[in-house]
Amino acid sequence: MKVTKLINSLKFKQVKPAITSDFDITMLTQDTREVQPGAMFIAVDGYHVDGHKLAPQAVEKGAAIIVAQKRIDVSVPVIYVQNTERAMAILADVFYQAPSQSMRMIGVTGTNGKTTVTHLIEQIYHDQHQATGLIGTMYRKIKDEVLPTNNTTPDAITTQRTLAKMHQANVETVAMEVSSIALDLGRVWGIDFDIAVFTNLTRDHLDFHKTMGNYIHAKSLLFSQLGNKYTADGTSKVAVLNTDDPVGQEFEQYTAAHVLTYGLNSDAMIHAQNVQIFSHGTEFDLVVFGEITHVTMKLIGQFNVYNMLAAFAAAYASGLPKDQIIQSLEKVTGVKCRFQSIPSDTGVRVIVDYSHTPDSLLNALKTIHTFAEKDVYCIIGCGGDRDHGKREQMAKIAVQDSTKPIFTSDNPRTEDPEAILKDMIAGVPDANVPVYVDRREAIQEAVKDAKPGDVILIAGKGHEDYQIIGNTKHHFDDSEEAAKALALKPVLTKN
Ligand SMILES: CC(=O)N[C@H]1[C@@H](OP(=O)(O)OP(=O)(O)OC[C@H]2O[C@@H](n3ccc(=O)[nH]c3=O)[C@H](O)[C@@H]2O)O[C@H](CO)[C@@H](O)[C@@H]1O[C@H](C)C(=O)N[C@@H](C)C(=O)N[C@H](CCC(=O)O)C(=O)O
Ligand SMILES: Nc1ncnc2c1ncn2[C@@H]1O[C@H](COP(=O)(O)OP(=O)(O)OP(=O)(O)O)[C@@H](O)[C@H]1O
Ligand SMILES: N[C@H](CCC[C@H](N)C(=O)O)C(=O)O
Ligand SMILES: [Mg+2]
Repeated sequence: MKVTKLINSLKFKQVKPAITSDFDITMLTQDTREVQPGAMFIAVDGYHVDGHKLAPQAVEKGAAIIVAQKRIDVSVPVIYVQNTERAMAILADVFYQAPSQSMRMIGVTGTNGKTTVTHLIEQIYHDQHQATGLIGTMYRKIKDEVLPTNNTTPDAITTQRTLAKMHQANVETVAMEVSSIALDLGRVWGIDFDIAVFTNLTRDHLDFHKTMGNYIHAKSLLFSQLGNKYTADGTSKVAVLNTDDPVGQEFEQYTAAHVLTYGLNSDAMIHAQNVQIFSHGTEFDLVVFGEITHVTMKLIGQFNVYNMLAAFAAAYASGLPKDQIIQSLEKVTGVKCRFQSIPSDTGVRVIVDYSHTPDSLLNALKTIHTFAEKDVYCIIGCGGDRDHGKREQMAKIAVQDSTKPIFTSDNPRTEDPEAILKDMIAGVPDANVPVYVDRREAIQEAVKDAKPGDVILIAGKGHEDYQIIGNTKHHFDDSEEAAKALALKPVLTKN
C-alpha cells in the first residue's frame, strides 16, 4: 500500500521530513524483531520496553518510515502522532482494507463466559452453513484452520491481519472475545463491531485495572464505541446485555445502539425460567418476547444458561430464526476444559474447569453441589503476577464450598509458589487444607484418595497445556494428568 494513503488516514499528524515521493509500505509492525525492508514501524511505549528507543534498530533492518509519539532521531521520515496505539489501530484497519466492515462482527466481553459464548455463537452460524471466524483465549480460528494466540484479544495489527485473512477466506461472521485489558489499551479501536455482548462482571484483573471502577469503565468501552446504525434491513448495531447484572443495566446508558436484554429475571426481553440442573445437562424454558420454548441442553449449570442466553440473543439480534438457533444450542456438548468431565470407569468423576476467578470458582462448585452425592474435592491454585487480592477469596470459596479442598500451584510465573500458597492460606487461617506445591502430586493424591461417587474439581487451568514457572513454559495438562491418575484406580464393577 502507498505510504501517502496510510499517512492520509491519520487526520492529525506531522511528517518530518515531508514525503517528497510516494512509495510502497510492505508491512506494518510494532516489533523490531519482525521488521522487513519497506516496513512501517510503529513505536509503542510498553510496560517493559519503549519502542521509541528501538526505532534506530527498526531502520537498520529496513523500516522505511516510523510512527512515533516522542521525538526520535532516525534517518527515515517520522510520522508524529499524539498516541501511537490509536494510530496503530487506524493504520492497521486501513492497511488491511477495513475487513471488519465486510463481516458480521460479534464482540463478547465480561469477566466470565467469553470463550464459551464465542464458541456457542460459532456453532450457531456454522449450522447456518456460514463460514465463521473466532478470536479468543485458546486460539484464532479461520473456518477450520486453527492459529495460535498470545492474548485473548491480540494487538491491533495481529487482529486486523487475522480479520483480513478471514475475509479472504469468505468468512461471514466473526465471534471475538474482547478483554477489558484490550479495551483499555485500545487494541480494538479499529474494529467495526455489529453486535456487542456483555456476560457479567465480577472481580478480575485488578493487578492491571487497580480498581473495580476502572475495570467496569474498560468493559463499558465496547458498548460506548459501538456507535449507532439504524436500518430497516436487519444490519443495525445491537448491544446484548445481561441485565441481571447491575453492570449490564448500567451499560444500557452507554450505548447508542439498539439494546437486547437477557437474564433469568423476567424483566429481560429474552429470559430463562424453570431452570433445572442435572449431572449431565440442564433444562429450562426460554422466553423470547413472551413466547416460551422448552430447551434441553447438554451444558451443565446455571452459569451456562446465561451463556446460552447470551449466544441466543446475539444470533437472534442478527435475524436468525429462533428455532434454528435453539437446535444448534441443544446439540453443543461443551467447550474444551470448561466444566469438562474426564471419562473413567472408576466411579470418581473428575471435572476440569477454567475457573480462575472467585465468581467462576463459586459457580463451578455450586453447580457440582446440585448433583454431587458424596465428597467434593477442589484442587485450586492462583496465578502468579496476577491480582493478589483474589487469592484469599478463592481459598475461602474452596474451603466453604467443597468438602475436600486441596491447595496447589497454578502458573506461579515469576512469583515464589510457596508465597502464593501462603496468601491463599491467609484467607482460611483455621482450615487445615492439604497443600501440594506440585500440581501433578495434588491431582494424583486427590484421585488416589477419592471413592466412587466423589467429584473432583480441578480448577484454574482448563485448556492450558503448560505451566509457567519463572519465565519458562513447561508442558502440563490437567486433563492428561487426571486421566493418568484415574488409569491407576480400580475399575468399578457394576452389580
Ligand atoms: C500488559 C500487556 O497487556 N502487555 C502487552 C504488551 O506488552 P508490553 O507492554 O510488555 O510490551 P513490551 O515488551 O514493553 O514492548 C513494547 C513495545 O516494544 C516492542 N518491542 C519489544 C521488544 C523488542 O525487542 N522489539 C520491539 O519492537 C513491542 O513489540 C511493543 O510494541 O504488548 C504486547 C504486544 O501487543 C502484548 O502481547 C502484551 O500482552 C502480554 C503478553 C500479557 O500477558 N497481557 C495480558 C495481561 C493480557 O493482555 N490479557 C488480556 C486478558 C486475558 C483474559 O482475561 O482472557 C488479553 O486480552 O490477553
Ligand atoms: N456465564 C458465566 N458466569 C460465571 N462463570 C462462568 C460463566 N461461564 C463460564 N464460567 C466459568 O468461568 C470459567 C471460564 O469460562 P470462559 O473461558 O468461557 O470465560 P472467559 O470469560 O473466556 O475467561 P478468560 O477471561 O479467562 O478468557 C469456566 O470454566 C466456568 O467455570
Ligand atoms: N487470561 C487470564 C488467564 C488466567 C489463567 C490462570 N491459569 C492464571 O494463570 O492465572 C490471565 O492471564 O490472567
Ligand atoms: Mg476467554
